[in-house]
Amino acid sequence: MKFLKETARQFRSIQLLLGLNTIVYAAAIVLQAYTVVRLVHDIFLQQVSFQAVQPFLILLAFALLVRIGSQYVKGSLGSLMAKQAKNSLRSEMLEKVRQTPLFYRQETGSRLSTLLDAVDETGPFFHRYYPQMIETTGTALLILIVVFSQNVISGLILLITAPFIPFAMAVIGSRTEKKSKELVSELQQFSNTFYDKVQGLLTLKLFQRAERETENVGRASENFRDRTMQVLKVAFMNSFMLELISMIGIGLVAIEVGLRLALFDQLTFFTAFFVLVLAPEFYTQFRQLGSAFHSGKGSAGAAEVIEDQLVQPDESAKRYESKSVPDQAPSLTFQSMHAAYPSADTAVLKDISLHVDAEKSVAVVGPSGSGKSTLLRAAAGILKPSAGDVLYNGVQLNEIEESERLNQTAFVTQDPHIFRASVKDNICMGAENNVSDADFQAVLDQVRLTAWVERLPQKEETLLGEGERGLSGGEKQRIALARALVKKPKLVLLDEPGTGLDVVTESALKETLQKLSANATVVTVAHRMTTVQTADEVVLLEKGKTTAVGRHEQLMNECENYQQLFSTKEGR
Ligand SMILES: Nc1ncnc2c1ncn2[C@@H]1O[C@H](COP(=O)(O)OP(=O)(O)OP(=O)(O)O)[C@@H](O)[C@H]1O
Repeated sequence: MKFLKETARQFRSIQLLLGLNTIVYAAAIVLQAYTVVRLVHDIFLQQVSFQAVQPFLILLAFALLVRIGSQYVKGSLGSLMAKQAKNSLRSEMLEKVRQTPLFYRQETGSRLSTLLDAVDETGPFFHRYYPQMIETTGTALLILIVVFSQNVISGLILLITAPFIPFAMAVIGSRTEKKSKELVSELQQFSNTFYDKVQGLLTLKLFQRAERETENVGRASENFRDRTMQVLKVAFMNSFMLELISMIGIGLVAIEVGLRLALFDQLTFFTAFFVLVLAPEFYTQFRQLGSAFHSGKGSAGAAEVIEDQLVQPDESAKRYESKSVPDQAPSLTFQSMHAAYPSADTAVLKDISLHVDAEKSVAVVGPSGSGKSTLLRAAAGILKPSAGDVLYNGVQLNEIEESERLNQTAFVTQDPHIFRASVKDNICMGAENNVSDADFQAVLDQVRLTAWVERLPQKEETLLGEGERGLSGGEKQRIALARALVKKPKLVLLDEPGTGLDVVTESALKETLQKLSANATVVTVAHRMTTVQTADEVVLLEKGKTTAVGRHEQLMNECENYQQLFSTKEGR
């Protein structure tokens, strides 16, 4: 809960108001107890007239109103603190995500779940537990002082029994925290599964798997419900323990004042009754704290997940020193680099040592699954090497200011994402500055999209993406190439589509590569003969290792595997 308490400390003024509200609330409780006792004493024992007790009736009504009012104020202040705390946690997390090097990205589903659900889970700490903790501390202290002033033995009973309550709360609470942390990670897994299924809904439908997957999602949600019930079971146990301790405490006070009043005549009726009315109020405070504590512990489990995410990038980015990059095409060096995907045990790339000079173009070829796209991901800094390094202009990737490096890099993947935005926005998102109409038109010409755009209902303002106009594979590829062109990159990482390029896209690709190669360092995963023929150097990748490096003609003469690879591609 330390992390949540530190977050709550940011809201000093709300804390101050909660403190003042507690003083008012505690005074109202004592006033209410006093007036009730006074009324009973005066009416039943002293038999005074109605007029004489009227001021006490008014005081009682006043105390009740203040009590209700301060509960309302406590609720409002708690909600305000929860709202502000959640906002602050979310913006802190978004800022961290923004700053986190691409190496340390998480899956979208679990990130969304932390950002939305886990942050929401912290709410009860701020709107219930924290205000209740302030209220219980203040009110219990005032009641204790008043009871001690009236009857020391009753005060001692309260003082001795009270610590059992936090003790029971701590024992049960530690179980709650563990269980609710498990609950949050279960929710994250559930979110990943759900996100994945929603994305692949059409495929599931086409393969008639929708129903079966619905059952799987249903099963996962039932598991989640079972976990929730386990947490609730601990909550019921918590309430039961607190009830028991309170009852024993109140019973002890009742026996003590009863004996001293009736048998030993050591107390007046007024004192005995006053103490007896205050004792339940004392324990009620702890009971309320107990149930709020349970919610608070639930929040603490979620907070650990958030804290992990907020702290983890800081630790992993120790070497992230944000060096600037010069405004020129970089050289790219792989130094004994190994790379593996987090979900797989074995390395996909093994001991890659390769140097690409600035403004040179390298084509990477190899059989399917040899690790060509993985090499591009490592070069783009999306996949962290498990050993060795990738140097950008001689500097390790994670020592460079990422935003500057990415500004210089264009990474064209085989399956580019088209956003729900206009054609123009989808293309110009690649550029750092505004793209002039003339430049935009030139880029459209270059990637052979001019005629296509002309035919669209709203020309370049036509919306594309999810729920809007669909695109062919070739059109998608050409939009991705246009994105790279408007960016005027210094490093181009291009994953050529393996097969099925239409003639128009093929020529757009060829020209784009020529244009980009003029001022940039280019690494292409090549499938086409023209790309390897024009590359300054070709790298053959087999089973994650570089097995041959040289110019195309040289490799065709010297390397049998290379010949085999290209004998089938002749003429493409
Ligand atoms: N996210 C991932 N998690 C685990 N393994 C992966 C992941 N992505 C790719 N792989 C595995 O890494 C290996 C290399 O994949 P990669 O995509 O780099 O091959 P490739 O040479 O580009 O293949 P292709 O020419 O067919 O595109 C493959 O065995 C693939 O199954």
